[in-house]
Amino acid sequence: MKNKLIHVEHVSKKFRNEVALKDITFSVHEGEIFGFLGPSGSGKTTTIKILTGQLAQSSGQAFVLGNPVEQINESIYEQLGIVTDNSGVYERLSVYNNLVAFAKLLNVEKNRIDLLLKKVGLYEHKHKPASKISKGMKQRLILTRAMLHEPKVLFLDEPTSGLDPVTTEAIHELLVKLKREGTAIFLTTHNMEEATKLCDNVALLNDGLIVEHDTPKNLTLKYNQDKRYEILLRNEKEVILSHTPDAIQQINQWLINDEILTIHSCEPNLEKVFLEVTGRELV
Ligand SMILES: Nc1ncnc2c1ncn2[C@@H]1O[C@H](COP(=O)(O)OP(=O)(O)OP(=O)(O)O)[C@@H](O)[C@H]1O
Repeated sequence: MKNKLIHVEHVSKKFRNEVALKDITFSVHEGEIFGFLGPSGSGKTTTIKILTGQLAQSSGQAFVLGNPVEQINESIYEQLGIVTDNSGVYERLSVYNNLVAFAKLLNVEKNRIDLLLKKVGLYEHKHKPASKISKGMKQRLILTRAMLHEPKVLFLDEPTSGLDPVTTEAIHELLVKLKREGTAIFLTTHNMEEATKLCDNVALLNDGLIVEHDTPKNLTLKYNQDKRYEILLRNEKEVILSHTPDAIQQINQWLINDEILTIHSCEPNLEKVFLEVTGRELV
């Protein structure tokens, strides 16, 4: 059984007039990418803040690397990587020196810096001051810094929002590599395609409540009530058929006659699942 690197049990968080998290429970194991999905204001950042010791929960218990979050200290921080909106960089230092400063603190070999810079497409910008790089580049720099020391647990708040598809793909590759090496990755995203592709498990969060929690595949199958098939025939006709005895007979006949060019089942994507569970869009 893999180790639970994050464990959250019945955690609630109340701000003065508002309940931001309502009795949430989940775990993230080593080598797992866990997606925490919810619309704006649903409690994603609050959860990351609690798990990184920046905010105290009102009730319940949470553990990171086996330690209660109330006891997170420097030695635990060294095993975490955190990317959030307020992760800053040294504006006056170059991209490269930002990473050197961090590498020194955490005893990381310098040659890993160039390797990662190449991966995230920042290598040719390494001598630019951080104050002069674009927002997307800064985001990549922050992400690189969070991955530099191969943390055991990585918290990523919307890591690829606003990035181009090529960089997004490069970052996904890096995340999968870290996962294979055993890192537990806690990822918040609005991007359902990203979640489906990367996450082993996802929790859907609505108004501070986890309304679903499973693998992306199980969720899309669970909400695939009206089974349908999208078929392209040799005569270039496209048809969508529901899963009825008549339709199955028809499909069989087409298969026997070799009349089908393509056939796809039409499960809902995570976005549709979210809409069905909560009645609201994931924006
Ligand atoms: N410091 C605070 N004081 C009072 N209310 C807060 C505070 N921080 C968050 N909240 C409230 O808690 C709820 C959850 O906020 P949170 O930032 O966790 O949402 P989120 O899911 O991360 O949203 P987004 O996707 O927009 O970043 C919101 O209603 C927010 O207004």
